[in-house]
Amino acid sequence: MTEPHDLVDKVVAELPEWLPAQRWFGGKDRPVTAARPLRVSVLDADPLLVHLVVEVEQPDRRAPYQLLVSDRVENYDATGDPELAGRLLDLIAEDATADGLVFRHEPDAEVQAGLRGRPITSEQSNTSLVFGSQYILKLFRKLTVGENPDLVLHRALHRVGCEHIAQPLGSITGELDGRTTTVGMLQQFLPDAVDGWAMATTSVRDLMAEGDLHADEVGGDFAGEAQRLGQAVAAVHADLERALGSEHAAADDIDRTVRAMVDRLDAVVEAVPQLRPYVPALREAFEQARDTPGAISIQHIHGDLHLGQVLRTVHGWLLIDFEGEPGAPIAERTALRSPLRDVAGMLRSFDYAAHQLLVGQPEDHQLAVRALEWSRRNRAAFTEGYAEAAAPSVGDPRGRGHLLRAFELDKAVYEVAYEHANRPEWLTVPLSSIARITGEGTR
Ligand SMILES: Nc1ncnc2c1ncn2[C@@H]1O[C@H](COP(=O)(O)OP(=O)(O)O)[C@@H](O)[C@H]1O
Ligand SMILES: O=P(O)(O)O[C@H]1O[C@H](CO)[C@@H](O[C@H]2O[C@H](CO)[C@@H](O)[C@H](O)[C@H]2O)[C@H](O)[C@H]1O
Repeated sequence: MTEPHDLVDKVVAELPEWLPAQRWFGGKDRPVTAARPLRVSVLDADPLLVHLVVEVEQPDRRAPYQLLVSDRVENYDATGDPELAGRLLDLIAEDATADGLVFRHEPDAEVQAGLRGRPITSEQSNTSLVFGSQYILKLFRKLTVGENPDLVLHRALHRVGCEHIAQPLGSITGELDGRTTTVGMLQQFLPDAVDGWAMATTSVRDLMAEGDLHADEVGGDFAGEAQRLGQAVAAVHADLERALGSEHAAADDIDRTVRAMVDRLDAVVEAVPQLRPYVPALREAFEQARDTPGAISIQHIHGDLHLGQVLRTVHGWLLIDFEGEPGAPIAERTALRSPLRDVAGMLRSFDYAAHQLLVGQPEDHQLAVRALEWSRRNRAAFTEGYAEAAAPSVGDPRGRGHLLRAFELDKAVYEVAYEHANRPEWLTVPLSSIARITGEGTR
């Protein structure tokens, strides 16, 4: 029988090669230079199941990552083994504490044990395991010391009866740097859900397949859904405000926001020189955010809202994954911010959905026109829906043009960094949007 420390040694030795091959690994832009265990919890002895937090070192950064490993799995990653994954659910159902790792169900939830877990296969930053048709357990791969905002915001929204989230059902926590740290979140699984990205890109494909018809004439028109999605996002913002409050941004908050956008731009342009021609126009757009009339309300927001973070169920749209941008520092992700950032994130996503089908394709003017048409129609419908349901503190986004534009461009700069690190072939999507929005390229 393998001893836990022998398994840990073997796993850690393989990490520099193994980690960069994992979709969820957020540091693919640099080599892994070292890895060392920070905490080890033996969850089961036979078969051996070990929960491991490792510190991953890369040039100029280090971060804790979570692994679930077993000697009975070939590459040691136990998240792919249905029975071993099922142990995590059992431990949550039992409210167990195992070798320092604390498994709890939410006080108002009952969790059924004895189900096998299977990982979902979509592209993502974490690993999510689905149990039967009831539960989904997200294991946060890159750990944030302290409570994860995904869990904190889900709990707050559930408390005020928000209709647009999946119910939080449980958590897994452990000590890291002396603080209780969320490593997993169990939620209600919606088996009938389709994500917004799949629906939107299907609609774009329908439009592109039609030679003559316009976006409002083809069967797969998405504008009605986009409008309802706008209403759902506004309702979640109103619920977050109700649960956790809001403030008026002070002059130095706005200063800080502009400075942060400029700093991010400076950092990203270092890594991605293709962004350089747009720097003056981007800086100007960020500075113009100061010209927004009236008070700007700030509150807890989603922070990384896009079409892949919304699920269409038979009961309407749900928002998932309130973790914020995986690459951003935790202080920024948990800060009070303008809800218009989420609106901007979704507007970017409509642009992505419209243009991603053109990636790697030969130039086709007709298809490019179609993509723009789809994007404009659905962005307008989403904004309309948002305005219909917006809380008075936020109001109609269309009255906040400078701020919204700055947030959209800031998000596109983030996407440039994200695509550069994760999907270089997609880099043209945010770059061409920046060219279009700033007027520094073809429209
Ligand atoms: N409650 C849920 N019901 C059904 N599917 C879900 C649920 N939560 C997440 N998913 C699916 O899992 C995917 C990844 O979830 P997400 O929270 O976005 O993880 P990540 O942080 O890794 O991006 C989503 O795109 C969605 O397809
Ligand atoms: O879902 P995550 O929290 O892991 O978010 C990261 O990955 C997203 C891609 O999966 C990325 O989103 C970008 O690509 C989407 C299409 O795949 C598009 O809908 C988004 O608008 C675009 O930002 C997201 O930025 C990143 O944080």
